[in-house]
Amino acid sequence: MLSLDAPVSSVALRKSGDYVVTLGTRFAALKWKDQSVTTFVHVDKDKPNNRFNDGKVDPAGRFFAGTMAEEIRPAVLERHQGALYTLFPDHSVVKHFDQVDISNGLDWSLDHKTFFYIDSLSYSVDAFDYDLQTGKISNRRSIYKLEKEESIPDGMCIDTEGKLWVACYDGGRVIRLDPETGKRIQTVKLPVDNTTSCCFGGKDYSEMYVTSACQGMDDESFSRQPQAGGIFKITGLGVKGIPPHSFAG
Ligand SMILES: O=C(O)[C@H](O)[C@@H](O)[C@H](O)[C@H](O)CO
Ligand SMILES: [Zn+2]
Repeated sequence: MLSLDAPVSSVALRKSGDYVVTLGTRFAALKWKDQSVTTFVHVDKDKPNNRFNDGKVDPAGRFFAGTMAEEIRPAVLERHQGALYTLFPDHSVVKHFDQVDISNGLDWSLDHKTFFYIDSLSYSVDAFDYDLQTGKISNRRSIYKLEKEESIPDGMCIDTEGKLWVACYDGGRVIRLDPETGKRIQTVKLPVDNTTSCCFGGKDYSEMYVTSACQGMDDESFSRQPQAGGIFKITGLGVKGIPPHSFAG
């Protein structure tokens, strides 16, 4: 076990072995064997109430992650405090944009020409044109607006058919979206309301893992949803995920 002085909001593999993490408002290298954490870069230095949230490595080995203000309670926070960043393999950092509420799920299309992104409180899944050569994003547009019962979009991943899976916080489900048509094509409900993220794993990435939260729940709702805070495995979906990319720095 390794105890750290700030919340770890995302973890990615590193080509050289070990991991890169977002920790508080820092991008850092984590060496499990040495039990060490080394900061690459500190972001949002003028915003002491901020922290990183979700992050993922792009197909060229760059680490994307976004920030948010610390929540007063789930989904309640000072708005527009977050930003989306990239940590490049040379350990430089670029801010893509700010004014983010809750920087959340992200992934890339299978042809690497589109970047998908969720700012949770926009209740939207957005797409950008993606330049894999430079890591630049442009031409933001919404590809799906969540329906009322789907509540808040949170974590996201892509499958081998190029369809997006989005965990719905307070919606108790993951939904599968077709980014081409902007339509929802599948809903899988879970026995907890606060589903937070999803990814594929297991044999050939044929199983889906879904995380959930129990933060902010009172005794009554916890007794109704005793599995809140657990991680679920969904089998038999009939669709697979893709292996994660490793940070190239
Ligand atoms: O996991 C996250 O993305 C955030 O850290 C959480 O705070 C919740 O998911 C959020 O409240 C729902 O939008
Ligand atoms: Zn999230």
